[in-house]
Amino acid sequence: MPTVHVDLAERSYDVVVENGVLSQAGERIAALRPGAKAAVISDSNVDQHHGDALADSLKAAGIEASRHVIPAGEASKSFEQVSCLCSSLAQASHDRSSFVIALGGGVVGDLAGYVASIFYRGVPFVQIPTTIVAQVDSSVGGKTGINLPEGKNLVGAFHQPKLVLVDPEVLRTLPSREFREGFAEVIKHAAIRDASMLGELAELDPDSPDVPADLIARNIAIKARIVEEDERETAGTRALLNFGHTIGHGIEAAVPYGEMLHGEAISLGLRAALLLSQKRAGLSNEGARAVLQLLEHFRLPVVLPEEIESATILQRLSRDKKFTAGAIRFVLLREPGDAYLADNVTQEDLRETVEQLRQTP
Ligand SMILES: NC(=O)c1ccc[n+]([C@@H]2O[C@H](COP(=O)([O-])OP(=O)(O)OC[C@H]3O[C@@H](n4cnc5c(N)ncnc54)[C@H](O)[C@@H]3O)[C@@H](O)[C@H]2O)c1
Ligand SMILES: O=C(O)C(=O)C[C@@H](O)[C@H](O)[C@H](O)COP(=O)(O)O
Ligand SMILES: [Zn+2]
Repeated sequence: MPTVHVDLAERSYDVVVENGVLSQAGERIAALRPGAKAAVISDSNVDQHHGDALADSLKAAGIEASRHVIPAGEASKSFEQVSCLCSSLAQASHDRSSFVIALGGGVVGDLAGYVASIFYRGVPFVQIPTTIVAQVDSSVGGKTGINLPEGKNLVGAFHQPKLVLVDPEVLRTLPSREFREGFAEVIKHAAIRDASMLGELAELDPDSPDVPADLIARNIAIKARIVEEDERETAGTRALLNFGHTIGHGIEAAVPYGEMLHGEAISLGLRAALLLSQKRAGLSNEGARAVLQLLEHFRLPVVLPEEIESATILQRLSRDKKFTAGAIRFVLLREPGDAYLADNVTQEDLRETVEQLRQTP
């Protein structure tokens, strides 16, 4: 079964993709640092389904672990939860060699990763992602953080994990909506770097949780190669992973956090980015349709709900971290598989595109 290695000099790590690897977590973590303790951070849903399996594996490997459960949902990516978790870790008598283990979706991973980056000025961190979003995207690359009412992910840190354990079998307990939302990020990776994968994705059954481990690993590898090129998003390459996120994040933050799942907002953001790519990057109708049809195949939203106000979306997206000195930098597609960072998108384009999103394709 495949392992994706992320080569970042002294911050390098493996992403092990293997059915059943959750039950090997204890021995694999013990091998990283014998004798270290662990703090498992999970949410109220994931803890119920998979918390005991992880606890058993850690115990069998002799790892003394504490268990910390946050409320499920996007609203938990908050300063309040950071504060609760730091206190709870301190009360559990952890030291600087203790591992923080994130067992959950992207919310748990981003929050636990941020806590790991600041607790005792930084402790080692392991990701065990349990959603598609988390398996192919958020567990890899070291972006951690929380939201503000003003916008998504506005506070955070880069903190790479020491190990990522991806067990496709844990996806079986996901409800349908939470399972399908993750394909927005899978499609994003294929759209920016591997057009041939779009065809493979169209063959998947959106209602079958049996996603081939090999496909997950190859999708992760797309992200891993980009992160290796530009770990801290300073050279422009990593910004490509933000395809669909400028307007997508604007929409996600325009409603109360959690009302729209991240993948759902990104699906809308991807349609917006396709429209802008047709207008400003010469993307063909066929190219745009190939990506759009995949979003529809996974029953992801592609029409902006009437009740979400354009002004709020535009205000939230104005805090996009890709914008510098007031200039709009936007990820566009010349053709599927060929993304670039453009500087010819205008405020008026953004306004028009948000309105176009209200029409059915
Ligand atoms: N750091 C990054 O690079 C990065 C990349 C992509 C997304 N993200 C962030 O990730 C977050 C979204 O992550 P998400 O979509 O995984 O949402 P999530 O973590 O909220 O999970 C979605 C829902 O599924 C439940 N769940 C998770 N795994 C389950 C399982 N195996 N069985 C049953 N229920 C399960 C959760 O409790 C939650 O209710 C957003 O905050 C987004 O900004 C970060
Ligand atoms: O890893 C990255 O880089 C990404 O952009 C991945 C995105 O899917 C993810 O949603 C990320 O959290 C967005 O980061 P941000 O810096 O735009 O907040
Ligand atoms: Zn994302």
